[in-house]
Amino acid sequence: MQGKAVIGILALQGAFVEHETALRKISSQIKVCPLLVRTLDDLAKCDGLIVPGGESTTIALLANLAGLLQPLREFTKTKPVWGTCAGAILLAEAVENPKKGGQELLNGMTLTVARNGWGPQVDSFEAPLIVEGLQDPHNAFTGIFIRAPVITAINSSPDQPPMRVIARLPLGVVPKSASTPIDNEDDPRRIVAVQQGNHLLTTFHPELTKDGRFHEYFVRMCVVPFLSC
Ligand SMILES: NC(=O)CC[C@H](N)C(=O)O
Repeated sequence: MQGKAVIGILALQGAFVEHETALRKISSQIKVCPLLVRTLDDLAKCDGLIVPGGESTTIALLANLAGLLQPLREFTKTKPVWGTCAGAILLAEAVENPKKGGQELLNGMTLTVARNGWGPQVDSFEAPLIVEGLQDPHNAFTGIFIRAPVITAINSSPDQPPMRVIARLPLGVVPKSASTPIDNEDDPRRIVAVQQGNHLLTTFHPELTKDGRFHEYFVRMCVVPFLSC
């Protein structure tokens, strides 16, 4: 890569335009070129890929129809991929409660999620998150959770890079909609942002804020793989 990073955004359904807008606002020494990905040719141009929030079953269905599902899995094996919300579900290796008919996954990170883990749309909430590795890390990042998945297990895998938890929900703001109370510091449901090798997962929507620090973080991952490991 010579001073230019092509960051793809899977543009089949969901909040892909918001990611594109956020990437366009990044000022860095590297020229960031966002690319909406709908075809194999688009995917082949990307140095990294964002899988946006939306509806995970619909995104998987449309990817399958576009002949992109298997190529996306291959891409995920070697390239940086960031999944937000529905995209986080797709990036996981297992879903506890798939929709009837099943859920295709990209199998990029060794963790298990539960869809809609904090309840329906009306239980959407915001939480101040301290995120390790962001610029100005003591300045909380506003996590916006909309029918967000919950991480229910981090699965060990000796042949995969270590799982690095970079943000947890503060205990005080765990939503009332949690199926059982979260009073244990180590409850995996508190984990809301995690990096494993060149994969990044956020169960919330950084693209819906004006704060570009997560997009900068991912661009850094694409430019210098494993920089922040
Ligand atoms: N905001 C979102 O991306 C919601 C994700 C949605 N609940 C799903 O299962 O795909």
